[in-house]
Amino acid sequence: MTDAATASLNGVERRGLMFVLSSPSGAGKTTLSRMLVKEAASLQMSVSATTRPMRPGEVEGRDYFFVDRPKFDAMVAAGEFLEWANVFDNCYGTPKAPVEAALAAGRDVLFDIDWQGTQQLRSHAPNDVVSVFVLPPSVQALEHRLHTRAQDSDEVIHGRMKKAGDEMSHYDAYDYIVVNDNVGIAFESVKAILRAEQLKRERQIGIDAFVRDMRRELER
Ligand SMILES: Nc1nc2c(ncn2[C@@H]2O[C@H](COP(=O)(O)OP(=O)(O)O)[C@@H](O)[C@H]2O)c(=O)[nH]1
Ligand SMILES: Nc1ncnc2c1ncn2[C@@H]1O[C@H](COP(=O)(O)OP(=O)(O)O)[C@@H](O)[C@H]1O
Repeated sequence: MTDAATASLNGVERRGLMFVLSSPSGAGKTTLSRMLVKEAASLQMSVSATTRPMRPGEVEGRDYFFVDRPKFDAMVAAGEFLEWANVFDNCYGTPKAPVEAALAAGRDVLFDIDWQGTQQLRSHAPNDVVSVFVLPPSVQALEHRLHTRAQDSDEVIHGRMKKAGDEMSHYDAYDYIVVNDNVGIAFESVKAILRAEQLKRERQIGIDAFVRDMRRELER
């Protein structure tokens, strides 16, 4: 894939980054992603394609591109995905073109993808991926959230609870862990991670020139 291009932070050129949020279903990554996109102007959400049915309240092209299995398979065959995986017996994939366009325009991209997709992204662009794993504060809270979201049948919720332990076991492949108890505090934590990663010296590729120019001016 193309390298992340550059954006400017306080006038210093920097590389865009790929910010990944993963969690067991119901822990709150969609909630945190939406809050983040609203507030961080540099961040663009990657909208995945999926074969799973649309939930009440979801919007085509905002939450997902809802496609049938033959269409999904055709997209895989055409190399249209940056990564894709099978999750809960449905297929999910990240369309490549919008991500490359966003990075080329110097924007950061936010991904709500599972551990398999995170691993694939990391292998494509190890220096550009920052990954955050979101955990619920307890099993009871997770179950309660899945029920209060009221978008899945009891059977689907039961299936997701059964798989939550497996999903959680991948926490140790992530750079950061945020326990989403109070949503405001979790949001502040995710925002702080994004900001700190944007400010990493190696991502501020214009910093050498910035400092050099100031030193020259001081020497005059
Ligand atoms: N690998 C991969 N995983 C995805 C993608 N889009 C969504 N997922 C993951 O698929 C899982 C199920 O997502 P979804 O059906 O929306 O349920 P949710 O967990 O309640 O948000 C979640 O772990 C998502 O992070 C994608 O494009 N690629
Ligand atoms: N900190 C929190 N406290 C209470 N409820 C929350 C919290 N974070 C998210 N929720 C609620 O839990 C449900 C699941 O959250 P969602 O963001 O859809 O999870 P995920 O995308 O990880 O499956 C939603 O109804 C959401 O409003």
